[in-house]
Amino acid sequence: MSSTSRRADGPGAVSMSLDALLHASRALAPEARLVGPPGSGRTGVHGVTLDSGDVEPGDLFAGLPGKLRHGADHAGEAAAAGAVALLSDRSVSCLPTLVVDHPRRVLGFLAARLYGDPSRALSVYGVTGTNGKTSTAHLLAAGLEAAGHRIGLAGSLETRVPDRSCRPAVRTTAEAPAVQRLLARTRQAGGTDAVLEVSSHALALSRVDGTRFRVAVFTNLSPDHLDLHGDLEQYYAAKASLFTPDRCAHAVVNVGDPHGRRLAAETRCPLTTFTSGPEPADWSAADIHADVDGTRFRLRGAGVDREVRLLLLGPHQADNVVAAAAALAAGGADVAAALRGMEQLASVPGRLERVDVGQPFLAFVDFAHNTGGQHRLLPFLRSLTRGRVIVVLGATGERDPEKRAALGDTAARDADLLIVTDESAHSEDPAELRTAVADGARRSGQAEVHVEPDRRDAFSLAVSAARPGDVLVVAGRGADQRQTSTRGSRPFDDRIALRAALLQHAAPRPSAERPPRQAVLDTSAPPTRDDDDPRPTVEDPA
Ligand SMILES: CC(=O)N[C@H]1[C@@H](OP(=O)(O)OP(=O)(O)OC[C@H]2O[C@@H](n3ccc(=O)[nH]c3=O)[C@H](O)[C@@H]2O)O[C@H](CO)[C@@H](O)[C@@H]1O[C@H](C)C(=O)N[C@@H](C)C(=O)N[C@H](CCC(=O)O)C(=O)O
Ligand SMILES: Nc1ncnc2c1ncn2[C@@H]1O[C@H](COP(=O)(O)OP(=O)(O)OP(=O)(O)O)[C@@H](O)[C@H]1O
Repeated sequence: MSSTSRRADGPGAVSMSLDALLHASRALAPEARLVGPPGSGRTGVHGVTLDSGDVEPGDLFAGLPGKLRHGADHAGEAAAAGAVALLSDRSVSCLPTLVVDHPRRVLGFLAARLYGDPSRALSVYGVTGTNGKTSTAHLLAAGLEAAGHRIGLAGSLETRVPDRSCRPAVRTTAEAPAVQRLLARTRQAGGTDAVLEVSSHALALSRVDGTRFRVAVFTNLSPDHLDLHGDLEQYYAAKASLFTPDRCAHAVVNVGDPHGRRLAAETRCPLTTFTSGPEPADWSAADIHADVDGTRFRLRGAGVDREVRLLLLGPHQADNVVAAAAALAAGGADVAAALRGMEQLASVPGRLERVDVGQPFLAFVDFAHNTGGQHRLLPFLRSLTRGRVIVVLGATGERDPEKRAALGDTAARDADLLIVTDESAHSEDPAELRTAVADGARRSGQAEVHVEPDRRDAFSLAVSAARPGDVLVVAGRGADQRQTSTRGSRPFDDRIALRAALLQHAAPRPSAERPPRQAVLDTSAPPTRDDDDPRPTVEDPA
């Protein structure tokens, strides 16, 4: 491939003939056959993609059956863009085709071969679980870099290779060709390690097939993504599929989580356990103190017994640090140096990120978008105030209809005031999403519930309602950059919009002539706590 590659994550492929790819496919798919004119087997392949819009000359185009369409229907466009062959479950006349029954199951391995099996030349850390993947991955990255490693990183927030600027991620785990290209680029840039967030979608859709993990980490499991998996058992099975000896050399599992205990009992990989609870484990976090200035706890594990002081907020970050430390120990890294790097990590974007313009209450943006995340987030916020907990939330369209009411219900049980607003409804009717969340919230009968469709107005409403000493959180979107609905897609960063609302409605003003608040809710009641002391330090509430 040329150095003018359009792909932002660039070159790195080796050249293979179709015959060699056919041979490699048969190890996984004995039924594999090549359909095409005589001599097709000698065609040289230099790269692979599954998107006709991404084809570069010399590529193998994987035409996959999808939910909406069949990729093979785009083979003509792929050929016009320079694809030299098709991988699919059906043959086409315009390209020699490597025909297999389940092309996704072969794609990752072929991509790995085409990019030189990069995971075998790196220490690859994979992180899976419902919550904590991004935080743990960023802690691992900070730790590895502090210990002198050169790393690649791919997850929900960003993709990066050593010495190159970051790119925003498209999704948590990219499709297999992009995963292999990232690993190849990391290796090419002299990288030693890579950290990958591994979503359950990725496991169900074979996106990390062909990747050999030095260490795989399981954080926790709670209901999410059941639209894809069907039920919790299938969701667990997707996660557990990472922890097999053919995929990972070492499993690092949270035995403080019920599904983690099951996984620890079931995996056949060499195992390291961790917990922030009372269970016996190889690594543990104890005496967790979390407040608005940071999180400290006692970390104990192989050869380590020391206090950790994090800048990151929330007791759940202790779980993520102990996970990262256990993984680094399993991977042979210098844990002491890595911990110093983790302690310096100032924030993970959109994860309990504080927004402060001098207002007399605490305000945060967080990415809790399932009940598991809410169960860790909201008790912590409650611990920060003797005033009220105000939550702004919504539900994303085209995802998990069943979790919408549950999100409202859980938030209403732990909050005092809930403002339900729009997130990205995508093709769905935003009013139906709001109704589902608000109905769930009202069912619990606990918090005061308001519905404000416009997201900016919802922020203003929440800020206007906040009294000194309260805690306000905008939960569910974290650092997402866009809001998408049938009316289009607009840039929307919760952190910027919340700051604007705070500046408009709650920032201290130099003049005594502070304009009256545009209060839509009743803010006349006196604060329920001592304003001078809004943020007590508490024990881990989780
Ligand atoms: C459920 C899911 O993950 N679906 C993925 C799947 O879609 P699909 O099978 O329905 O594809 P399709 O649109 O019918 O198209 C079929 C094939 O034709 C190809 N095609 C299509 C059109 C065209 O012009 N040319 C072309 O080649 C497509 O690349 C695809 O290979 O294959 C597509 C091609 O790669 C993915 O883009 C798509 O991810 C969608 C966009 C998605 O949103 N996935 C999310 C839910 C996701 O993966 N999330 C996880 C977890 C997030 C979390 O933890 O919260 C993630 O890892 O990000
Ligand atoms: N270890 C943990 N246990 C429970 N909840 C957590 C944990 N870590 C983070 N959270 C909560 O989950 C939210 C998402 O965290 P993070 O982005 O690290 O997880 P994730 O698994 O990458 O999520 P996603 O897959 O949706 O990107 C956080 O904002 C926080 O509310």
